[in-house]
Amino acid sequence: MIQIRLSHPFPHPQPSLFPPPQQQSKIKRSRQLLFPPKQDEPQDPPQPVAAKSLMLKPPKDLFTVYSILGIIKCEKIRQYTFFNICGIICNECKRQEKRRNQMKRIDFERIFDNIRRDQTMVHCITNYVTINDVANMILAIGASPIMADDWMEVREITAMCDSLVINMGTLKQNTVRSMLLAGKEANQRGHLVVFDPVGVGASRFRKETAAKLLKQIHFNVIRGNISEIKTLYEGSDDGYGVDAKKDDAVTEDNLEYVIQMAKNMAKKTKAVIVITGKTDLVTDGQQIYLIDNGVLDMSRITGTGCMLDGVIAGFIGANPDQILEAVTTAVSAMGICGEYAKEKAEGTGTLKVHLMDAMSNMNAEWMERSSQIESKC
Ligand SMILES: Nc1ncnc2c1ncn2[C@@H]1O[C@H](COP(=O)(O)OP(=O)(O)OP(=O)(O)O)[C@@H](O)[C@H]1O
Ligand SMILES: Cc1ncsc1CCO
Repeated sequence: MIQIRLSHPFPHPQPSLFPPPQQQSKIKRSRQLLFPPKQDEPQDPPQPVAAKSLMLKPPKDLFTVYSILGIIKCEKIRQYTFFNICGIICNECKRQEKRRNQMKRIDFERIFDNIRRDQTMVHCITNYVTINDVANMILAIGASPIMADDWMEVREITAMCDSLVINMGTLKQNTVRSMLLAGKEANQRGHLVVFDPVGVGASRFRKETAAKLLKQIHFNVIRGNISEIKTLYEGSDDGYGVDAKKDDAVTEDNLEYVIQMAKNMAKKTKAVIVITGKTDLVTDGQQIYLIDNGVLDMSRITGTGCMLDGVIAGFIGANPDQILEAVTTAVSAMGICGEYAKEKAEGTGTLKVHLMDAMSNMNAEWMERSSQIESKC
């Protein structure tokens, strides 16, 4: 007799990366907070987080399952196993149906039409490491980039563009002045602004600049990896570079904390907060989207985050009336491009080329087919 054991679908809980609340408050007290909570400000209670969906693709034909189970000789065990599998498949079908329904709320068609109808112009004040890739990625979505960072001209450039990216990657004193001038000009004209606090935990200069920019400019979107967003929120000063620290990785155990952090930050800054990584998170403080597109290799080439800043700016510049949805679409699109590129690439060099190829062919139909977006309130 063959025994079939159905393994438990959910992984064992992992130890939390974040200390419990009492310890956290001790750590926070010793830090200078960029967004200190007001005494009387109600903090959102933690929301329950749904368990990660079981990665099981329901087979189209249950008869196939039954006939495979034919190898089990005992009728009772065969039936028992079959009904268990049916149960799992049903739950997965329900989950997939729910996901599809939730996704219907984002009108990908309209978002892509808007980008490709008008030539959206994006002004970037960005770093010299990835500037060329950012410009090409903006072209790939059908928008038009202009990279300009001298304070003598940034106000004029911003004035004629639909959106602006401020990326702190290779910060210089002169560009800080340009960032402030451009950001204020964009705010006055109602143009949309994306902020990427690259490596904000790496130096005092970066941290002070981020605080100054956040004080003087209203950003519509703030995007960073988990370490960058945590530094902005908690004011932590444990040095790290432009990549996320391994210890900060978002897991099922700390997801609730990260969601709360992002929501609080969105409310305080009135910006859509985007935290990228294995699972991307997008929130305006109320609605939250968790995006499961993308591949690990995207973090092995520099600038996928910077490229995403440009893509987000293009999407919101063309869709100012649906910023949250446009940002979510941009983030998911980037992940889908990564998945495609991973299939085609022979290494990290060609990964970048395929990433760009994919973005230039991205459309609503591909989004419908491949996006993994879960929405919560
Ligand atoms: N482990 C991962 N699995 C899947 N996708 C990932 C992973 N890490 C990063 N990504 C994807 O890579 C892109 C960039 O995210 P990341 O968090 O690496 O940005 P970043 O650190 O700001 O990048 P950079 O500074 O190099 O521009 C996003 O689209 C994200 O979804
Ligand atoms: C590697 C690097 N250093 C400063 S900016 C940058 C590109 C990724 O953010």
